[in-house]
Amino acid sequence: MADKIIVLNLGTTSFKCKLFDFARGERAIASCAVERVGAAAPSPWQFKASDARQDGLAPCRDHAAAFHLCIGLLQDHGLIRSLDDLDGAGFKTVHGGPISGAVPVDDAVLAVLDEYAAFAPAHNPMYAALMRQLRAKHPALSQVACFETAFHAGMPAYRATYGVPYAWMTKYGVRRYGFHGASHSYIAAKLRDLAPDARRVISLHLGGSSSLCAIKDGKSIATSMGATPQSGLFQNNRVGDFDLFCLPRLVAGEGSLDRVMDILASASGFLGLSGVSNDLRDVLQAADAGNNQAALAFAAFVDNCIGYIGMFTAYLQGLDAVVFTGGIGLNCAPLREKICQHLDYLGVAIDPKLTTGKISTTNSKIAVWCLETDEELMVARQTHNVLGN
Ligand SMILES: Nc1ncnc2c1ncn2[C@@H]1O[C@H](COP(=O)(O)OP(=O)(O)O)[C@@H](O)[C@H]1O
Ligand SMILES: CC(=O)OP(=O)(O)O
Ligand SMILES: [Mg+2]
Repeated sequence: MADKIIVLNLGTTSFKCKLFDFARGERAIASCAVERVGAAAPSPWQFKASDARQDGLAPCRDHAAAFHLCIGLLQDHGLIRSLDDLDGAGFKTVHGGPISGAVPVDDAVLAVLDEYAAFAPAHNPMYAALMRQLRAKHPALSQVACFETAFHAGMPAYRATYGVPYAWMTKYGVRRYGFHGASHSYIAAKLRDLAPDARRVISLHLGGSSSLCAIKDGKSIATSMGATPQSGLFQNNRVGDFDLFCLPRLVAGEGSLDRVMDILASASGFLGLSGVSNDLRDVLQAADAGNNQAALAFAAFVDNCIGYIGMFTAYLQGLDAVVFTGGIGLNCAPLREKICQHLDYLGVAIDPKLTTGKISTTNSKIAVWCLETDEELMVARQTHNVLGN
């Protein structure tokens, strides 16, 4: 039996890892989360196990440093001696082009991560680097890549296409894939337990990267991210939806296409618009202190969410429930309030005193939930299955 599994979730602003022992059930036996990875200041981290909880600050300029910090904490607490003690490592991988779902990591998977790095520059390279590093140091550790695009694979073909030459779909893989599948599928399943009558659901996974998903009867029928996770809503430092015909003028002004692409992929989103930070907490603090650019960034993000909710309500032909999750969705009450105030036209009303679970009032026509996601559990289950259990 391959029961001891570590799950590695390399988020654009965070690093999360959970340790599972399926012989003892599906509950993670330990978790470690590092925030603000890549920031100049030390990153806050939190470690939890059944009998321990510890918080701290550590320099984590990249995901490799965050990974070492978490492995060190698991060792300090006596939960692992080495990664060689484990049966498998599951990765919450992002863009596998034609490969989706959970597959053992082999040369073909590493090659596809490299091939699609241009589509997911903030994600694929760091996953491929960690997989290669673990392969070299722990060759006996089975690695499984869980590509999140699988959850959206059933969306109608007409919703997954762009108005481009048809041949580009097969030649270059240009179509809507959608991401955050681990989170949206967890929310879909959780809501089926909590509210089985809610057949038409919009899940807002808002965090370092953000996407919305329209879920009908537990399945994704639409999502805001497209061919790449730079699309849909704008992200912490990445562009979101954008008018491509600005490019020639931008290239002329900034000097090269590489430079423009780099700015769109790392100095845009909340960071570029606000001029303050890629972290919404800092943006809101600046807005409260009177920074107009920061206030505009927040208002634009809220407005984007409202627009997608309207579009997805049309796709779903009505709406039974809205779920907020992800670092922003779960923790940012002002954002939930602004969005829900606007949804008054649908009969949405939330109780501002409520911050977790069902946050709508009893007379709200649509239920609104604020739920913690568990992407690592979804990846752990898939990894456990792939490893032959
Ligand atoms: N109280 C809060 N208000 C606004 N944003 C918050 C709050 N707490 C956390 N966040 C945001 O959540 C983000 C992290 O969310 P997470 O889903 O873990 O992202 P990722 O997986 O992309 O790294 C951070 O960028 C931070 O800005
Ligand atoms: C697309 C995705 O998974 O983004 P993030 O890792 O930032 O949550
Ligand atoms: Mg994430």
